[in-house]
Amino acid sequence: AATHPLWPQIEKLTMEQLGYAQQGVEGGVWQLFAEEGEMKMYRRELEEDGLVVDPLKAVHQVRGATAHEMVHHFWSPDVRFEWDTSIEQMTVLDRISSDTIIFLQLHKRVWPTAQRDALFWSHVRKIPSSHPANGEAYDTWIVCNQSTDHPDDPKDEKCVRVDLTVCFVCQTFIDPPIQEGKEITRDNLLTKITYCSVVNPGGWAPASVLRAVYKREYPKFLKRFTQYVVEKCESQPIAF
Ligand SMILES: O=S(=O)(CCO)c1ccc(-c2ccc(C3CCCC3)c([C@@H]3C[C@@H]3c3ccccn3)c2)cc1
Repeated sequence: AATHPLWPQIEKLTMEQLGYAQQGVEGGVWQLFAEEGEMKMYRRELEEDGLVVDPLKAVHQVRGATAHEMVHHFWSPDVRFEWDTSIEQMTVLDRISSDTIIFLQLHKRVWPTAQRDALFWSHVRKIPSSHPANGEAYDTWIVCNQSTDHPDDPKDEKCVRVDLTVCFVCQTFIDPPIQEGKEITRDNLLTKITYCSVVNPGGWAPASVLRAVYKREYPKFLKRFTQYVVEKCESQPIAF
């Protein structure tokens, strides 16, 4: 895949998005708009050509699954319909490597807006932890989704194409720190999650409607996804 024409963009954007996700939410730039338990959702109000493209940053922490398990289920096409209730159809247009897939997704219509679809590459990667694994902090994992073109794009005029950049970054901590010779159980797995997204709706939609949709859909989306992974993995051996 390192020879694929998209590879330089994939490499660059993935590392940029990792940096962006790891920036804090201090400084008054981010506005907290939803909070449920450990999950905090922030947005910045931003419009481009009169379209709401509010960047979103969500931070969450979940016990019971690893960063690898979270990120794998976020990336995998095989389980997407099990957790993502926002999509009606999903096609894998291309598998450009074992860790990079090109998706075409038809999203459920959000009344009164026109139906949307998204065509994006999705890349999953492990970022080895800089300091040697001190038995507490494990590797960081990231999925980066970025809108792209593809020759097999059906270009269905009935649909409005959204432009999206999404990253899903996870890191697992063993809590409390493991004692020598003691077994790690799923209850010791504390995974910190940062989800960032910028979705340009691609065509006109009333700002008030979009902001209401974002406020309703994103908290539901992230909560449902993380609960799905914890439940799916609870009886499985831990995959670090
Ligand atoms: O994280 S992902 O990569 C997971 C792969 O599926 C992803 C998440 C969300 C979207 C998405 C696509 C369209 C729309 C809108 C735009 C105008 C009308 C529909 C929205 C709005 C933000 C709201 C939304 C948020 C979450 C879930 C569903 N709806 C979101 C796309 C990809």
